[in-house]
This record gives sequence, structure tokens and C-alpha cells, in this order.
Amino acid sequence: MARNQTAQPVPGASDERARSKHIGGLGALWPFMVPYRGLIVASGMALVLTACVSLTLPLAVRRVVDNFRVQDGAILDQYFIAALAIAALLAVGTGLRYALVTRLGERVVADIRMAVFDRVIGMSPEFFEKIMTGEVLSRITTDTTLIQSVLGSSISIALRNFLIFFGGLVLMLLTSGKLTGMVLLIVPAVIVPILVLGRRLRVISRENQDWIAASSGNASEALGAVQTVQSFTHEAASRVQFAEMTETAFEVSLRRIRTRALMTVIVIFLVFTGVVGVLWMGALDVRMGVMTEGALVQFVIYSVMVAGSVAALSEIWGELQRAAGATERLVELLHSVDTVQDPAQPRLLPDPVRGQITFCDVSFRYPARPETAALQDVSLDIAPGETVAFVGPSGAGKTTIIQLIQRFYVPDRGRILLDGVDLGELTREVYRKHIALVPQDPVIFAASARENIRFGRPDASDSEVEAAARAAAAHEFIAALPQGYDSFVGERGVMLSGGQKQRIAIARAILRDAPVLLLDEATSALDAQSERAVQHAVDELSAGRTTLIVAHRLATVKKADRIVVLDQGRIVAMGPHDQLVAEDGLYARLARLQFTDGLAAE
Ligand SMILES: Nc1ncnc2c1ncn2[C@@H]1O[C@H](COP(=O)(O)OP(=O)(O)OP(=O)(O)O)[C@@H](O)[C@H]1O
Repeated sequence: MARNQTAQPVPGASDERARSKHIGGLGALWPFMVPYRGLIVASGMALVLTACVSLTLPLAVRRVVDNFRVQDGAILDQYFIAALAIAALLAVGTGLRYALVTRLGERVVADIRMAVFDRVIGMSPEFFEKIMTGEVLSRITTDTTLIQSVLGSSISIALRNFLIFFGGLVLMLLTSGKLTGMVLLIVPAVIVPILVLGRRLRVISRENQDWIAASSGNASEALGAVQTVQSFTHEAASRVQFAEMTETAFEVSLRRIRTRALMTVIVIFLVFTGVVGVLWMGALDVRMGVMTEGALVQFVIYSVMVAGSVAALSEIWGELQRAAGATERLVELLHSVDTVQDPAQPRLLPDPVRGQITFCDVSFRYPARPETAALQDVSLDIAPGETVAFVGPSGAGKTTIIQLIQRFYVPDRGRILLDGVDLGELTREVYRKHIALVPQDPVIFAASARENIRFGRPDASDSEVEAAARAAAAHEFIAALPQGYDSFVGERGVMLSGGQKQRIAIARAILRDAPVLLLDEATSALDAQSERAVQHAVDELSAGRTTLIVAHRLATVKKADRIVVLDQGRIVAMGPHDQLVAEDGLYARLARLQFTDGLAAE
């Protein structure tokens, strides 16, 4: 499979992505958080409360230890009760913080998901030429999940650990300046190997993930096309490819395991040596009466808390960076500018819309192919109710005409008018209500037959849906499905034949009941019976509407009021079938070659 090459991880590519992630990128989340100020303040308060409470716990422990040998047991009881009260406060505060912060994370991420989808669903096709739908989906799901975990926990954990780190350090100093000094001397000895090995570990982990992603990409491609793989007996090769990538991922993870193990040995050894050293010094101080046992215990607890907060912060830092990158990517989507814009002050269409379509000197190049003109100086006036068939060799610009009429792109020069109003002066939503499209490859959604037809007009009643299906010659086969109109037709309509899908698409367009009909005929030949059924449905649909057909069938072309012959983006001939055949130009040649039922049979 040729895609294999692209599936290979590019060394350093993800590093590059990671490095560009400045944690400041998270600032872009702020506008999404502002509406929930109350929640933020409440979470902040719960957070500060729990941090302060946990810092007081060692103080209570110290009192308990120092009063072990006091005769009056009531004092000891008091300190234990105080410790219990602190623990209860800590428990409630932590639960509250969790509930508030998680809710904030979920809410903000739901808002971001909706904002991104709202933006993307309205973008014109040029946007999707530059970005793959898979990428948009991964941004909406994976990137927002990262943000969710950051907002819903990491940020609050980071803040709490900041508080505990500084608070704990100050309290350590107050407990024993000498021992704190010792700890501060030991810290660099532990931190340096963690930093060095940690960096190596990150690089290896990323490489490992790249390989896993590549191997699953490879597997999903092979499984997605499993029938093709089996038809070409490519299973063995696919197995080898997948095994190689998986083994490589395993070898990389072995390197990760070795580095991690080494790091664990070094860190545990250094940390415990340090702890033993400090305790030793502390014990000497206690023996000499410079320090009480309780103070030593208090000091040890603070050191553990401070060390724990440093470890937590170092872990969370990477997550914050990843989330910052994710935020940047989402914000990029949110701020992407659409090449097609609606006017600030749109005009209205005359009521009722008659369906006159006019092309005035239209020239157009696709933004992705600026060197070739897809349409050049096209002028054409289509009367209300007229049926016009567009024919021409492949790449002549037929589909481009249909795209421009839907205003998926804006012409470089010239104007396109509906009932005398320039499309640029209308909002796309208003204007497209007057258009019904039957695409070449009918899109069927993973829903019931009824819902698929109702897509044409969501407020249509069941009887209107059925009437449309009858007119499209689709009623009979739908009624024969196991659950009739409620039958699920499978993802992309896999449970339907080509002709059935087309008739559903036609029923959808009939239901839409728009004055302008755009029909991109399917190129693939249907059997004679389906062909007749589809043809009948098309006749029913186009009656009384302005109809533009990209035609591939002789029957369609012959029925059209007018045939427009396109070649290399220009109109080269125009007229009814007989006249064009008599002229013996491109049309006559095309007709002989292209139309499946051929002129020879005439
Ligand atoms: N999205 C696009 N980006 C860049 N170029 C495009 C795009 N879509 C079409 N083209 C180019 O524009 C020209 C006209 O294409 P168009 O799809 O209108 O042809 P067509 O007459 O419908 O052909 P066919 O009968 O094969 O469908 C072709 O040269 C094509 O390669």
C-alpha cells in the first residue's frame, strides 16, 4: 500500500509540535471560561481552603507527638479531635473542589466543541480542501479531551501544588532552618538526573506513540479496505507490515522501560539517602534537645508534602503544554476565515421565486488550481421551468457550474443571478432554500428510510414523505423493507442498491419542493429496470422546475429543452438535441462516444 510511506512516523516532527506549545496558549480558553466566573471563584475558594487545611495537618500531628508523655490525657484527646476536624474539613473541601472544577471543565469543553462544530459545518468546500475531515474530527474529540482533563483537574492540581510547595517550604523553614538548608542542598542532586533522564524518556515515549499511531493507521487502512485486501490476496503482506510496525513500537518501548528503570534506581537511591541523612541530623538535634520529636515529625511531613508537590507539578507541566497546543489548534479552527461570505445587508428574493438563473460573463479558477480556468466567460440565461442539460468531456466544467450555483465558490469575474438578484447579495441560507440537489453519488445517512427522505424538508409530515417516495418510484421497495419506512438503511446506505439510493435522493429533492433543481446524473449505468424507475422519478421531479442537469444519459439529454455543450470551461454550442446533432460538432462526437445507449441505436 502506497500510503505506508506516509504512515511512518517522521522523526522529530512531534517534538517540533511539542516545542512550539507555549503554555500561554491556554489563555485562549479564557473567553470560554468567563461566562462561568461564579464557578471559577467557588472552585478557587475550595482550592485555597483545602491547600491551607492540608498545611495545618502536620501542626496538629506535632502537638500530638509532643504530648504523648504528658500526664493529662485530655490534652492529647483535644489534639486528636482537632486533627479529626481538620481531616473532615479537608475531605469536604476536596470533594467540593473536585465537583466544581470538573463541572467547569466539562461545561467549557462542551461549549468549545459546539463552537468549533458550528464554525466548521458552515465552511465552504475550499476549507475542506486544505484540512482533512479526520483532522477536524480529531481536533473536536482528542484536542478537546486534553483540554477537558486540564481544565477539569490539572490546572487545579497545579495550583494546589503551587500553594503547598511555597506554603510547605515556608513552614519547613520555620520548623528548622538548618534541616531546610540541608534539604535544599540535596534537591539539585536529585533533580539533575530526573531532568536529564526525564527528557530522554519524553523523546522515547513520543517516538513510541508515533509508532503505535502509525501501526494503527496502517491497520485501519487495511481493515477499512478488507475486501480489496483479500481480493488481491494481500493479507500476508498486510500482516508483515503490521507486525513490523508493532515490533518496532515494542522495541522503542523497551528502550523506554530501560531508561525508566534506571531513573527509578537513581532517584529512589538518592531520595532515600537524602531522607536518611536529614533524619539522622534531625535525630541528633532531638537527642541534644535542640528540637522536639514532634517538630522533627512535622518537618518530615512538610518535606514529603513539598517533594510530592514538585513531583506533581513536573508531571502536570507536560500535560499543560499539550493542552496549550490543543487549544491553539482549536482556536485556529474557530478563527478560520471562510472564503465565501454572506453580505452584511442581504437583499430578499421576490416572492414567489420563479427560478430564473442567469450567468453573466462568469470566469472561475479553483483556489487550489489557480493556473487553469475551470470556467471562462460563461454567459447563459435559463428561463423559469426550463430544463437545461450540460454535456462535455470529462473536466469540461459541468460540475463546477453546479458548485457555483450553490455558491460553494465565488466566481473570479462575472455574476450569477437568481430571479435577477446577484447571489452575492443574498445570504446562503436563504438562497439555498430554493435549491434542491440530487448529487451524482447520493448521500444516504445512517438512519431510517423515512429520515433520509425527510432530510429534504425536516418539517414534512409522514404522508408528505410517502407521497414524495411514491413520486420518486421509491415507495414500493421501501414498503417491502422489513420495517418499511422505519427500516435502517445502514451507514452510507450500504443496505441499498445504487438505483434505490438514487431514488431516495430524488424523493428527498421532491420533498424539498424548490423552484430550482440541480441534478448531477450518476455515471454508473443502472440495469434497464432501475434506469426506467430513476428516469420516471427524475421526470416527476423536474416537472415545473428550473432544472440543470449534468447529463450522462441520452434519454435525459434528448428530453432537455436545451443542451449546453462545454469544453475546457467554455460554452462551445447550445441548442436542442436534433439541432446539435445536425451541426455535427463536439456534441455529435460526444453523443456517439459517451452516451451509454449510443446514437447508433437511434
Ligand atoms: N476542488 C477543486 N480544486 C481544484 N480543481 C478542481 C476542483 N474541482 C474540479 N477541479 C478542476 O476543474 C476542472 C473542471 O472540473 P469539473 O468537475 O467541473 O468537470 P466535469 O465537467 O464535471 O467533469 P466530469 O464529467 O469528469 O465530472 C477540471 O480540470 C478539474 O480538474
